[in-house]
Amino acid sequence: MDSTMACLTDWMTRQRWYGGKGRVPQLRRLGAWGLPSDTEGVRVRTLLLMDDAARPATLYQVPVTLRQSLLPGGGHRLIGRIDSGEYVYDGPHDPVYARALLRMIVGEQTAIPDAVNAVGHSSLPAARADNPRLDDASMTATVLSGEQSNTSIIYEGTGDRASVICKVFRQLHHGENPDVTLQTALAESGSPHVPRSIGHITGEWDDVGRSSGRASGHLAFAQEFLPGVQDAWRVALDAAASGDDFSDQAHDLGVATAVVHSSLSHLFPTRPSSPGDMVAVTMSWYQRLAIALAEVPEIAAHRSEIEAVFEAAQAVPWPSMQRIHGDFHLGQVLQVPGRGWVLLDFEGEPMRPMNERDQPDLVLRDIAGMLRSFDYVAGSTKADHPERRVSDLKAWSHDARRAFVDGYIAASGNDLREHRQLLDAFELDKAIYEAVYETRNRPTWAPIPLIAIERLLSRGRMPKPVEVGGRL
Ligand SMILES: Nc1ncnc2c1ncn2[C@@H]1O[C@H](COP(=O)(O)OP(=O)(O)O)[C@@H](O)[C@H]1O
Ligand SMILES: O=P(O)(O)O[C@H]1O[C@H](CO)[C@@H](O[C@H]2O[C@H](CO)[C@@H](O)[C@H](O)[C@H]2O)[C@H](O)[C@H]1O
Repeated sequence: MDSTMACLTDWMTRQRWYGGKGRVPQLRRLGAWGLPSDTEGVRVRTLLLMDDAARPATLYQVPVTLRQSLLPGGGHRLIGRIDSGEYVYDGPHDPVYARALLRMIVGEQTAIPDAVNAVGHSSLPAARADNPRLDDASMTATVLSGEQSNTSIIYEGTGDRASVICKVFRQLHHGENPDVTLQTALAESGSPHVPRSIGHITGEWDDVGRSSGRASGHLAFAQEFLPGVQDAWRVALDAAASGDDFSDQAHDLGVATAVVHSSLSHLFPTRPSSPGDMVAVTMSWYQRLAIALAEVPEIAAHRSEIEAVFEAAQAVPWPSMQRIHGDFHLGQVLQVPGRGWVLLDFEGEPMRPMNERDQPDLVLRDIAGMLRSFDYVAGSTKADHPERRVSDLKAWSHDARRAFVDGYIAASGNDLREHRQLLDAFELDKAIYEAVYETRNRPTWAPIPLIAIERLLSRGRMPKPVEVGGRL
């Protein structure tokens, strides 16, 4: 192993975006792409590293800078020192990388290839494609902190300079990333419910599993940054903690969700559900259940009951298929004054194969995701504020869930209550996904979906949270 790979192996296990928590990565370098640096003694490279220790093997995008001398103030972002004597830094935290990345998108540059090709694409009107106010060297670049699957850099300037957020996708997959295609199409159609698109990067790399020997996909996505706003998760947590009713906001969120679904149904193809669609969706439920059975011991006791819910859902008529958000929860929505709810992150669930995520799906998946999120607010509030009464939190979650569904039905005319069994199955499937997600990433949160699974099975109906073992 060369010295770069050696220092990355240890460092990657500590990164939030590394999917194989508790496992030592087995890294294989597929190639890299380089960008021109505006600073002497600093090289900018993005490595594509296959982790063969994962099942299935997972491809990661790892931007680094290689510096001949230390980055002032960058101590905690230093990954290591390699045989050439250069210091390797976590790219997004190095201003030289951040500037090069935005310049590539806005200027539609082609990267320096090393078995990987990468090209920038701007979504800005031609007259603004070389707008110096966007990639101006005086913009500050800050990496967004927190619980993200990807790494986002926020660029802020002074005066009338636009603020931009650029997301670097960490796990790469062959195929179009819906985060880019759906949000860009919605923004270009004039939807107020998504941020404006600035541009993106596409790439191509070796893939022996494909007949062409090459795979291609999106590497990064830049969009308008909405400063000083809160996401719905934070707004809802504050409301639940202080006992404030959230019904009006949840109702408006239901309306916004219906409007976005309607826009997506006009911008992308729709089709009636076919027997093949039913097989594909239910197979993915059983596959996720199999993963959960292997990774989350508590699920085993519920296996036959879970399968019964999935079977019941296959016996009822299915509504038509269309493009959806795919990983809808309160953390994916911003409350923007004067504009209402703005939806983000149309990437779909990061643990789901991309070839499933870029297909038409049932809107019920998004509804179920948001219903689960209201339950998460109640579960997390109980954990953070043990003094809050369980019955109050149950009522808070119940009211928010009902208002969200009512708002959706009012705006869409789609009576979700007619699809109750299917919606129950999607909610159960989402809770199973979450049990795996939390076990891998935030084990102390695993009880939230696990308790929900018990509740969904014991009641078979939602939205009616019940107390299990003194917790929500
Ligand atoms: N356009 C934006 N304006 C303001 N904040 C944003 C914007 N895009 C993302 N964010 C913030 O970044 C967080 C993570 O973004 P998201 O797209 O969900 O990333 P990930 O795919 O890594 O989960 C969001 O919850 C939100 O707080
Ligand atoms: O990283 P993403 O935003 O793409 O989504 C993943 O991480 C989410 C957690 O940050 C996870 O969502 C779960 O936790 C939320 C609270 O933090 C809660 O509101 C959601 O209902 C719950 O699913 C999401 O499932 C995962 O894909």
